[in-house]
Formats: sequence, structure tokens, C-alpha cells
Amino acid sequence: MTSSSVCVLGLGLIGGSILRAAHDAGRPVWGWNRSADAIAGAIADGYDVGTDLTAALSRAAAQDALIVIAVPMPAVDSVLAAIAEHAPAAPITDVVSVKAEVASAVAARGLQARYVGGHPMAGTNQSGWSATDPTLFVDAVWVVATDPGVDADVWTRVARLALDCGSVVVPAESVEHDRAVARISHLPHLLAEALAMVGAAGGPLALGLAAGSFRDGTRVASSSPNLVRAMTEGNAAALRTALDEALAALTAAREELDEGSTKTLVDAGNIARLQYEQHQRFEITDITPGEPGWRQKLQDAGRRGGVVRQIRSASPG
Ligand SMILES: NC(=O)c1ccc[n+]([C@@H]2O[C@H](COP(=O)([O-])OP(=O)(O)OC[C@H]3O[C@@H](n4cnc5c(N)ncnc54)[C@H](O)[C@@H]3O)[C@@H](O)[C@H]2O)c1
Ligand SMILES: O=C(O)C(=O)C[C@]1(C(=O)O)C=C[C@@H](O)C=C1
Repeated sequence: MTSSSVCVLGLGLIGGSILRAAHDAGRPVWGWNRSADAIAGAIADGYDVGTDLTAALSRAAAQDALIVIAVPMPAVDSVLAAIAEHAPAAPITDVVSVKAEVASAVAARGLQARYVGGHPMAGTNQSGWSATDPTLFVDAVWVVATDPGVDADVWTRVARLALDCGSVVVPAESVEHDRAVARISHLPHLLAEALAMVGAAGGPLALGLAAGSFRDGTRVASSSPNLVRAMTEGNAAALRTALDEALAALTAAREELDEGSTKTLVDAGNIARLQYEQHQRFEITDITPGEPGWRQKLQDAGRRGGVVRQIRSASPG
């Protein structure tokens, strides 16, 4: 029988929130963090966490637990090296904001057979255990990768974890995911940084007048710089395309402003925002992981706005 145990590596905002949500869902779950100081709160609250990576992974190997990598991209390879040594057959997922880069690192360690990438589209501008929230993923979207060669059992287990955390699952191939998040996450982070800079350059009067538009538009500029750099630099090709589109729109607006109007950008942006507000999802109900053509069918449905809310499969994990 497939185990429902979960081993979370990295207990910051995302990993810690997954640990807490999985615990609340009744899963056997334990976690590892490189330093004890950072997880003093988790230890005080009695969570099954520690700083011995070998012990956490040996336990995952013994229990066939799903390993969740929840560290920043620059730390992923050292964690993969430890997995390759201590739990090479365990199912693995991750939560890193860029997917193709992780998939390559996993393949370089020979771990691709039991790996399915993931990305919960939820977070805050806070970091660390103290920011964790077991409800962080409720009603969020959680991408579960449908790359060629994906194992149906591991895919199901990753999707079940996402559902147990309260999310809906969007099936998507890593490269398509990366192109999409360049537009709706990585570009917004860079724009927020630019907006914050321009506002602050206005000095005390500008900052003193800042209200909703500045606050909302710059919120993610207070995210950890290391995390923002890892996700923007790790998705450079797709981000360049999105950034070029944004720069072209702003340059055109700048030129139109010389004629006294901002109409083109304002009207187009208003319609685009409405498209986001009116975006409809539909539930994928008729595809069972493992059936012939399941991967392609799920991926096509995800591309059209399909989400998985429950898994049809005999596997309980
Ligand atoms: N913050 C978000 O909104 C968000 C959302 C979805 C996914 N993610 C992804 O989740 C992952 C974790 O992000 P987070 O927001 O939880 O960050 P965080 O800073 O809150 O936590 C990062 C964790 O990784 C550990 N860590 C950092 N460097 C390490 C290293 N060199 N070796 C071992 N452990 C190390 C830290 O101790 C900490 O436990 C990142 O890959 C990020 O891209 C973040
Ligand atoms: O809400 C926020 O603070 C976030 O930045 C969350 C956010 C995003 O929406 O861009 C950030 C990074 C992710 O990988 C996923 C989600």
C-alpha cells in the first residue's frame, strides 16, 4: 500500500505551512531545516522536526514518504544530492517557483523517475517559520507537473497532498508553467521593485502621500530579495519575453502621453484586468491518472482552465 507520510525539507513560509496543513489533514509528517534557531517555534509547538537531514531522509526511505523540497532554488541541488544518497527510491516533489530548472537538476542526479514538480500559487511577502499558516493554501491553485515520463502514482500522491492542503490542482508541463508564471508572478515582482524605487525617489512628500495604489502595487517588493532573484533569474528566457511586452506597452504609453493621452494603455489594461476577474475554471472529472493518454489529457485540460478537485484512482497515498 502507498504511504500517506510526508517529509518536508525546508521549513520556511511554504515548507512550514505545508507541514502544518498536512499535519492538520491527519498525515504523518516530519520536517527538516538546516538550522534549529529558525524553527524554534515549530519545536516548541511539538512538531516532528529536526536538523538531521540523513535521519529525515532515512525515515522517508523506510516509510516510502513523499519528500517535499521547500528550499530556495540555490539550495535544491545539495538537498537532491542527499536524497540520491539516502532515499533514492522515494517519491519527490518540490515547491520551487520555477519548474524546468528543478526538473533539470533532478535529472542530473538521476532522480527523475520518482519526481513530479509542484508549485503552490500562494504565498506572502514574509519568510520563515514565524510566517507559516496552515490555511495558506486553502482555495489556492497548486500546479502539479505533467512532464513527459511522469509517473501516475507519484503524480497522484503530489496532487493528493495539494488537495489535502485545501488547494485545487492545475496540471501543466514545466515549460508552459514557467512561461505563464513569468507573466503573472515574476514580471509583477520586477514591476513592484521598479514602482517602489520610483515612488521612494519622490522623497518624503511622495512617500507620505502613498496610499492604496502604491501599497498594493509594491507589496511584493518587500519579499526576500534572495527568493525574488532566484525565481526571476531562474526563469530568464520567459521573463525576458514578458518584460519586453511590458516595456513595449510602457514605451507606447510614453509616446502617446506626448500627444496628451494615455488612452491606449489604460483601455487595454482595463479590459485585460476584466479578463482576469472573469476567468472561469472548470473541474476535470473524467481523467484517471494512469489511464491511457492521461498525462496529455490532463495537460490539455489544464491549458483550457481545468482544475482537479478530487482524484479518481485506487491509490490511497
Ligand atoms: N514565498 C512565496 O510566496 C512562495 C510561493 C510559492 C513557492 N515558493 C518557493 O518556495 C521555496 C521556499 O520559499 P519560502 O517562501 O518558504 O522561503 P523562506 O525563506 O520562508 O524559507 C526558506 C527555507 O529554506 C531554508 N534554506 C535557505 N537556504 C538554504 C540552504 N542553502 N540550504 C538549506 N536550506 C536552506 C531556510 O532555512 C528556510 O527554511 C522557494 O523555492 C520559493 O521559490 C515561494
Ligand atoms: O502573494 C505574494 O506575496 C506572492 O508573491 C506569492 C507568489 C506570487 O503570486 O507571485 C510569489 C511567488 C510564487 O512562487 C507564488 C506566489
